[in-house]
Amino acid sequence: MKKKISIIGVPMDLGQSRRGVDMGPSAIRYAGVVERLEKLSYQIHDKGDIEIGRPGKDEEASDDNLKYLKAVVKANTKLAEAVDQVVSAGDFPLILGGDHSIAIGTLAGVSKHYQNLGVIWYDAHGDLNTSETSPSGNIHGMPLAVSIGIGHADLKHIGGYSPKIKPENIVIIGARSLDDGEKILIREKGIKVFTMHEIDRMGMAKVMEETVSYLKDKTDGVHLSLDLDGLDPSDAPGVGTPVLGGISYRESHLAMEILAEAKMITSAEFVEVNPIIDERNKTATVAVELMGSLFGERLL
Ligand SMILES: NC(=[NH2+])NCCC[C@H](N)C(=O)O
Ligand SMILES: [Mn+2]
Ligand SMILES: [Mn+2]
Repeated sequence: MKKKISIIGVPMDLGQSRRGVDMGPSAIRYAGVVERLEKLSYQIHDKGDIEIGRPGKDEEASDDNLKYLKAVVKANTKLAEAVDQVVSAGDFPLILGGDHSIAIGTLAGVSKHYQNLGVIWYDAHGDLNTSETSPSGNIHGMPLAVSIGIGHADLKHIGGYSPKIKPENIVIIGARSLDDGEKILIREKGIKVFTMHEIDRMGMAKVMEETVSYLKDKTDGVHLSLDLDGLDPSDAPGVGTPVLGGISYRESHLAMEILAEAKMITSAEFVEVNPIIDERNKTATVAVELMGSLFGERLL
């Protein structure tokens, strides 16, 4: 991994229905992300937050079952540019969310720098919905579909190109809540998924080893998109769409440590931290601890 990390906050919560994840970047900074990574002898450049602003009246409309479409497109367009600059400068982009719709902008900014970007989607959900399959109209349930070129044109063309990612370069880890349309897409596109069933059965070590060997030869960079709701709600209560039976705190550390050993991750984002429903900033603190492991922290 590179020795220089640029942090970008995305204080946006319009991709989902519960207010509060817009405060995620503050909570994660407050939990000490900069200090934690500096201790690991990285040079940290906190570039501050993308400006989001309040959504205008016209941006609230969700004609196409796409809530706040215009506002989400606007924010992600800015994010894509900022991330693009970070990668061009040779720094490691670390994005703090914000709801998971911001992965659209992150991937738009990162993927143009790679021939074959891999994506590890650590999440209770597939985020593979479209406006037709989404039960909620929330765009945070759609970013992975958008990134493989499926979804509303305004979302797909953020960054000026589509698709960003090949389905065979994706690994979803921790899935336990998939909508019918998402299941169809996973089968149709042959997306690799380790559900909680596989994690329980094989153990996290094996799941991560298989993930690493699956992506190693065919990718020239790998983005980690970590939705805190991938973890069990008892370890990460401050998320808007919690699902019981998730990945434990310890398994998550192990996963990050195996990724650190593999020296494979070239960009990362930590999303869906909602301080309003959190318990004394627990979820943001877990996020920072996992970043520690991802960037090479060890006890001895
Ligand atoms: N990034 C997330 N937390 N996504 C949750 C998505 C939930 C549900 N599948 C939906 O489309 O509304
Ligand atoms: Mn999720
Ligand atoms: Mn998600």
